[in-house]
Amino acid sequence: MSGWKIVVGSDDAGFDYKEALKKDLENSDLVESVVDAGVDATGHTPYPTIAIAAAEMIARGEADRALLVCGTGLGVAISANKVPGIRAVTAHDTYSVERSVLSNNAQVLCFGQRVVGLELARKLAKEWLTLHFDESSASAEKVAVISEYESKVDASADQASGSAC
Ligand SMILES: O=C(CO)[C@H](O)COP(=O)(O)O
Repeated sequence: MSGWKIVVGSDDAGFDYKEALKKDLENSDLVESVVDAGVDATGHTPYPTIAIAAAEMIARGEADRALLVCGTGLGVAISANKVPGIRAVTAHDTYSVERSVLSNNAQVLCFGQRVVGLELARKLAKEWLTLHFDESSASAEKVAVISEYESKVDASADQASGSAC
């Protein structure tokens, strides 16, 4: 299997961790490419802008996964989850990171720079790269319920915009 295509992103509160994690990803044999959605060292782009841009890359098939950092890891997860098809989680322990992939098929992992130690974040990100969702697992039909709901919402939005014309 070829390596992961990963997009990283943060706001200014998550910048230092994003840079450290990006280096680790770039040095990993499990990673094919890393794209940086920002911010840069002097950037003050708000976290939703960065998280949505990163999640949209996954939705368009340009990246497999995203690793996002803000102060808490919460805002980037909320924002990424607004992009249809994206399942983003904030997780700061090994079991939750594992289940985010194996139970939830989450493509986006979010950390809070003000919450978790850097070495733990680096270890969690390393473990995350080894995890793969099993489409034949019992979890798959539960994740499908989320996707079905999302499709229904999309369809009624399309219908509503059609009937408004
Ligand atoms: O943690 C954040 C959002 O969840 C962000 O880094 C800081 O947001 P703020 O507290 O609104 O400045």
